Amino acid sequence: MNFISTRGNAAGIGFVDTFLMGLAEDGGLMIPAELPVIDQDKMKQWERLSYQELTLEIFQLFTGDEIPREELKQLIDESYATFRSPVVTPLRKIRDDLHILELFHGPTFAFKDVALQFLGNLYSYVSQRQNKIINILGATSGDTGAAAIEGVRGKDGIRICILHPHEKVSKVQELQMTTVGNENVLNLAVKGNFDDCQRIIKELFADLEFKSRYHLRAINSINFVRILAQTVYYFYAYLQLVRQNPAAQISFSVPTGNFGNILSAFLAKRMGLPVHRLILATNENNILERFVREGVYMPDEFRSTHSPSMDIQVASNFERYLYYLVGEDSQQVSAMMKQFQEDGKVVLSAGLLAKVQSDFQAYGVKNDECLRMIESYSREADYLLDPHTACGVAAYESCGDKNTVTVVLATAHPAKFDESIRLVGIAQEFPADIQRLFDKPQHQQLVDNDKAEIAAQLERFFGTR
Ligand SMILES: N[C@@H](CCOP(=O)(O)O)C(=O)O
Repeated sequence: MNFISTRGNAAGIGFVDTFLMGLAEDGGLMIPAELPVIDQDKMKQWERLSYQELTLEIFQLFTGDEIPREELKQLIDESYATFRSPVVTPLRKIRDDLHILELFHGPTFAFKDVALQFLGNLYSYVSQRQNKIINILGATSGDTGAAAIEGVRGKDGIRICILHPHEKVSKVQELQMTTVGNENVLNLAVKGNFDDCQRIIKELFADLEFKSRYHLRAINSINFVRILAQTVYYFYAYLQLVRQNPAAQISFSVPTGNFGNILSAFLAKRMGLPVHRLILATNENNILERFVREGVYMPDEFRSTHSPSMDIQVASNFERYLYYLVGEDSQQVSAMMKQFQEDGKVVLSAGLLAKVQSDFQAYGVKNDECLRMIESYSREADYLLDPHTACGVAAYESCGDKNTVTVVLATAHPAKFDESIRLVGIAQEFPADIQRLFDKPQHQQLVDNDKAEIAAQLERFFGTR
């Protein structure tokens, strides 16, 4: 397996180098030169595998012999030993037509743990094997930051700096990131929004001299390994459901901000997973919904919503999808991304729009609708949705196929978003691991929305060795 850039100027790169590279050196995103295709016989053999065993099978298709199977197995086993559920990502049946895939049983109560527990261990493994310094730089709208920090805090040879938008994450998200006392962690609270944080780190990654001077590594979904780790739960959920009902047609409704989670589903489908429909659920920051509806990708005014992790306008992984949309033509991707940089938008032809609409259905959930969904599912189904999952359910209710089975991805535990849950008059009890955060001191530095100021902070933090 080798990897290339969506913009065509990096090719023949192995798995470990792709992992370390993060953003491709030509500004594009790394993807496999060719996706493996899994046939139905193989899928049948996978039906009874545990989550860990399935992860091993899928990863081996991409790592080849770069990581010996036994070592890969150990990394995977260690990563999922931290989960509170023995099956890692349990499915809850709400009705015959609706299941919830609970992805929040990891240490920070969000789906990001599924990939980031593994990435933390993989960074450690590579650092030891290659005697490499690992300095991680990431941006978060709330969940990635906590999970990334949890994946590497206290680990030798690794330091991590996370940028989050000041006062635009939930209280629990802020506490999860900022109450970590380990010296290898730096939290910068940026006076801006998530798009500002993401833009700044991408500019720093694109400055190749700065990137190599400070050995910068990526933890966000610009890193292909994040996407790969997230494909596993689509296979796992699908295989569990078809074991019970071999004739079932299965769709997924995916709360989407940075387009990483739903891109993993899209790639799983391209690898042969027989997904019926992919529903893209957004909040009032509905750039992706407008893209699917109108074929125009153009940021709009930023809005703070009840689902802050999805308060994103410019979605990182959009470029990876574009690559497949235009028939794996990197020149066309480069031209479209140039158009986006110059005109602030990408406009599709009618033919491409039809293709997008056959890949996805999309729905943007209004703030009040999100709360209504939380209230009605709590009352009628006795299930407490977090606001992001509520967007996934609302999207299913609005455009799903009720004669088939839809799996809504539960991307976070409701306790992470108590501010929103309280608005519908529900008082929840916090899990002990969340409750204890309120008694801890916080460590973070407030910085301006300014690349030079942030670069100076990084020089101080990463430059001391
Ligand atoms: N919603 C994310 C934003 C960053 O996305 P990523 O998938 O690229 O890490 C968050 O919670 O931080």
